[in-house]
Order: sequence, then C-alpha cells, then structure tokens
Amino acid sequence: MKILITGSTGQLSRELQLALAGEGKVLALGHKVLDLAEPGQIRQQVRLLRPDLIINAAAYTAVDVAQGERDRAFAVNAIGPGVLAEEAALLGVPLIHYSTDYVFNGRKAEPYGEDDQPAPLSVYGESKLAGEQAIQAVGGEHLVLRTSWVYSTHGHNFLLTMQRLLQERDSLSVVEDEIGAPTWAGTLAMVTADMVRKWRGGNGGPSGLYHLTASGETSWYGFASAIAEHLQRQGLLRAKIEPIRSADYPTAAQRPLNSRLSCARLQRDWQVELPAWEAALKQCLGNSGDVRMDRSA
Ligand SMILES: NC(=O)C1=CN([C@@H]2O[C@H](COP(=O)(O)OP(=O)(O)OC[C@H]3O[C@@H](n4cnc5c(N)ncnc54)[C@H](OP(=O)(O)O)[C@@H]3O)[C@@H](O)[C@H]2O)C=CC1
Ligand SMILES: Cc1cn([C@H]2C[C@H](O)[C@@H](COP(=O)(O)OP(=O)(O)O[C@H]3O[C@@H](C)C(=O)[C@@H](O)[C@H]3O)O2)c(=O)[nH]c1=O
Ligand SMILES: [Mg+2]
Repeated sequence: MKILITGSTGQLSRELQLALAGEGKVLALGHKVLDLAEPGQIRQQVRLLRPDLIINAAAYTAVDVAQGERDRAFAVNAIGPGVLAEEAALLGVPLIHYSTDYVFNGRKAEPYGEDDQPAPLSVYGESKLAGEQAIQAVGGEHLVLRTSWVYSTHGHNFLLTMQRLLQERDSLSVVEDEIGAPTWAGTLAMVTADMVRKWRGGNGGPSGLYHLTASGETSWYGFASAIAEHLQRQGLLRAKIEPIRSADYPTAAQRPLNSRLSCARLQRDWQVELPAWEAALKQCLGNSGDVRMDRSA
C-alpha cells in the first residue's frame, strides 16, 4: 500500500511516518513539494503518485497569527483539503483529515459530541471548520478526526514551551479556566494506524466525522503542573506556577473555555483504545531520550 502524508516535519506527520512504516510505502511530502495553498500542486502530486490512501497531517496551526492572516489560513486549512478530497475521490481512495476542538465556542457544559453545532471563536477554528465541510461536500470516503491540545517532543507545542519557560523563569502564570484533553501526537498516529489496519482488513467502522483525543480532562494549568512534576523529578524545575483566568491572559485569538470532546462514537464504531492523558504524557516523555522505544506493543 502506498500512503501519501502531507507535511513532513509537523508533530503529527512525524509520528504517522513512524506508526505507518510497517503498512507499506509511506511518502511524506513537506510544504515545499506539496503546498496546500497551491491547488495545482496538490492535483499534480496526487496524480503523479497515485497513492492508495491520503492522510492530511498538514495545516496552518498558528492560532493567534491566523487572526491577521485569514486568507492564508483558509487557503491551507479549507480550500487545500477540499482539493485533496476531490483528488482522493477521483482516484477512489480514502482521505484521513484532522480537525480541532477550536471549531466549538466552548459554552456547552458537557463534552462536545460530533452532532453538536460548531461555532468557532477564532479564524483558525473557522478555517478548520470550513475544511471539514469542504471534505464532506465532496462526498468521497473519508475520516475527519477532531482532536485537541496536540503535543510531542518536536515542533511548536505547549509541552515544549512549558519545559523551556519552567526552567528559565522564576514564576509562570497559566490559565486554569480552559479545560480539555492534551493529546500526544503519538497517540493520534497509533490510533490512526490501527484504524487504517481495520479499514484494510474489512473490519473498520463507517466513514465520517469522529472525535479522537486522549481520555480524561484537565486545564492548561493542570497540564503545565504535570510537565512541572516531570521536570522536578529531573531536578530541572525552577519556576513556580500560578493559576490564572484566561481573561487575565490576553491573546489575539479567543479560545473555548470547554474544549472537551466526547470520543464515544469512535470507541463504539472503531473499537479503539484511548489512553488517559497522564499515561500518554509519561509515554511521550519516556520517549524523549536518544533511544526511541518500540511503541508497537
Ligand atoms: N497542534 C495542535 O494543538 C492541534 C492540531 N490539530 C490538527 O492536527 C493536525 C496536525 O497538526 P500538527 O501536527 O500539530 O501541526 P504542526 O504545526 O506541528 O505542523 C504543521 C504541518 O503542516 C505543514 N504545512 C504548513 N503549511 C503548509 C502548506 N501551506 N502546505 C503544505 N503543508 C503545510 C508543515 O509542513 P512541513 O513539514 O513541510 O513544515 C507541517 O508538517 C492539523 O490538522 C491541526 O489543525 C488539531 C487539534 C490540536
Ligand atoms: C505560553 C502560555 C500559554 N498560556 C495559555 C494561552 C492559551 O489559553 C493556552 C494554550 O496556549 P497555546 O498558545 O500554547 O496553545 P494553542 O495554540 O491555543 O493550542 C491550540 O492549537 C491549535 C492548533 C489547536 O487545534 C488546539 O487544539 C490547541 O492545541 O495556554 C498561559 O496561560 N501561560 C503561558 O505561559
Ligand atoms: Mg499555538
């Protein structure tokens, strides 16, 4: 099987390349080879490579910057994924795509289900919602997997930012009133690989929209505290962390207060296992040394 993955150095793309290595030939195309903002390039690459499966792991993910770059965010997160979906449908192959908790406004008191009405608060959220809709409109075989608070030991993410700031500073304020599930890119990749195997084996679930996060929930403050505990054990913790309200941490983009996604549909239809966020964080941090542990077990 030939698998085309968009993006090569992104958090998720890297983990997918590892998790899918045993499934066939994996082609991870960085933005210089396949620019999602260039529909002609997308069509050309897909027609040239004729993959058996397309996984869109690329996106414009700079949430605050997107507030001032609406056209670019929509080109990469909405128009490009729609073109990928058209090309996948022309080839008759499935497309796997990822979306975000930021499609919701966070005002619901309970975790969000797939049937809840999205109402993004930010340009990033709007562009990701438009991407979901573009893929659904094409009507080919697809999985849109909405996840949240993705981190890994590579790239730009909250884990690496906290690891740095907690060692550099004396004190750090972190918002406590936004809650969600931190999700390791490795978990996303391993669950995706499991779903690909089930699909190929003929025992997958239906096409469509699913929520996919680690299980459990915390706040950004709770996530930062867990990262601090790990640094403490290594004797590297310097900063004291203080919980604050999001209103006291102004950012260009507004974030939802409730980012919790119910993954019940995915567990019911695809029989996947979702680790607790604390366990996945430990696994990720255990893998941050020189030697990468075998995670296939
Ligand atoms: N990060 C998060 O917290 C969350 C992410 N998501 C979603 O998960 C998916 C993966 O995100 P993540 O791995 O964190 O992303 P990263 O920010 O780590 O990586 C972005 C990736 O997108 C690629 N990319 C950016 N612009 C373009 C472009 N114009 N054309 C082609 N490729 C481009 C980059 O390519 P290159 O390798 O060439 O640099 C890179 O591989 C995305 O759909 C994102 O919206 C959902 C919820 C939370
Ligand atoms: C760095 C920092 C952030 N924060 C707050 C700001 C914000 O409310 C929250 C998270 O900040 P970040 O900017 O790291 O995270 P953010 O870029 O908002 O992360 C989001 O990325 C996109 C791509 C997604 O799809 C989302 O699921 C989500 O993971 O933490 C603090 O309170 N203190 C700090 O020192
Ligand atoms: Mg960010």
